[in-house]
Amino acid sequence: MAGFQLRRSLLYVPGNMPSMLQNIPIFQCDGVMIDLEDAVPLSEKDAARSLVRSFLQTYTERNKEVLVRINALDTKWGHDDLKAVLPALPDGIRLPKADRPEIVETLDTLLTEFEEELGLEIGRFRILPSIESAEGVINCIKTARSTKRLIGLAFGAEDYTASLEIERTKRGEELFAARTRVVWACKAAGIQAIDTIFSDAGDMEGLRRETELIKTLGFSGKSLVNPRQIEVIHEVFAPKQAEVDYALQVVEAIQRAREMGTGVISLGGKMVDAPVVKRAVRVLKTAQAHGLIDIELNEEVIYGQE
Ligand SMILES: CC(=O)SCCNC(=O)CCNC(=O)[C@H](O)C(C)(C)COP(=O)(O)OP(=O)(O)OC[C@H]1O[C@@H](n2cnc3c(N)ncnc32)[C@H](O)[C@@H]1OP(=O)(O)O
Ligand SMILES: O=C([O-])CC(=O)C(=O)O
Ligand SMILES: [Mg+2]
Repeated sequence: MAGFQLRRSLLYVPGNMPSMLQNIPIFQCDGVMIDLEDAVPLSEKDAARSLVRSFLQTYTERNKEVLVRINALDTKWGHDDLKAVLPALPDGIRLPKADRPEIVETLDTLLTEFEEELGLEIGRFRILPSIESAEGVINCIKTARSTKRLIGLAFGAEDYTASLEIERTKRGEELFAARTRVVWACKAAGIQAIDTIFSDAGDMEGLRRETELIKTLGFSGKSLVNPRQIEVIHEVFAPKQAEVDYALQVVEAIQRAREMGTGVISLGGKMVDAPVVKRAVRVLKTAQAHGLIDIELNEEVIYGQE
């Protein structure tokens, strides 16, 4: 069964903080995003760039996905950020303020040039653009299809609410429409949707509620600001035993239905048909990616394809 890469937890680590960078290998998150943008004061932009490059050069036993958030390409730091960090081989670039698809296309072209220069496979460096303004949300459907390098789209609610001239609340009503549009853009393009940070690193219940909400909406994971947030995120994204058991029953039931020559069957009084089966397969793949089950699932048989 084809798997997929878990991206539940992508932790920002400020690029100007050696004590934080050095702990990257021991964090249990799925990925890190070493930040050269808003976590780094203007006076430290140059020093942080060198520090991040040196750190990446020593972090050779990579045990998680490593992205670097560069400064936007229309700032005076963006190009220098790329030049400094790409030879140290991050997996990809988190591109802030991706308001228009052309911004991502420009980065795509630059990455190709760097790959040619460094003798790397074209497409090696991935991109995770941040949708964090009204303009970004309006254009995200095209942005999600702007290059094959995309891991997904990330939503950035701090800058988004600033662009809307509103306050961000913990209930998040003000984010609902934008989050939904980002998820649509990603699902239609076959890429992952990554939700924004929850900035109150002391409020674990608030973090749990927000993570449950965004999981329901279709996000694959969240950006994080603090390592203490990782465990809660992973708990919320882990499929529950009851969900896995039900998914296994659905897959068995549909196979019985096919043997009987029908595409619909009742399971405990509830209808099981093709969309129910698709969702069950998704639960089983997720459980597999979490190491909760180890089974062979033949999707051709499950979906009844010839
Ligand atoms: C809107 C945006 O752009 S968000 C992205 C940019 N922002 C960031 O990257 C912020 C990163 N996070 C942080 O700076 C901090 O976690 C804060 C400010 C959110 C909270 O600060 P604190 O409450 O002081 O953190 P806390 O007390 O939990 O720190 C505990 C330990 O974890 C470390 N730590 C905290 N956050 C991080 C992190 N993101 N990465 C690595 N280590 C971290 C601290 O250095 C500290 O280590 P120590 O015990 O060895 O001294
Ligand atoms: O990626 C994030 O969630 C953090 C960020 O830059 C924003 O919210 O503006
Ligand atoms: Mg931002």
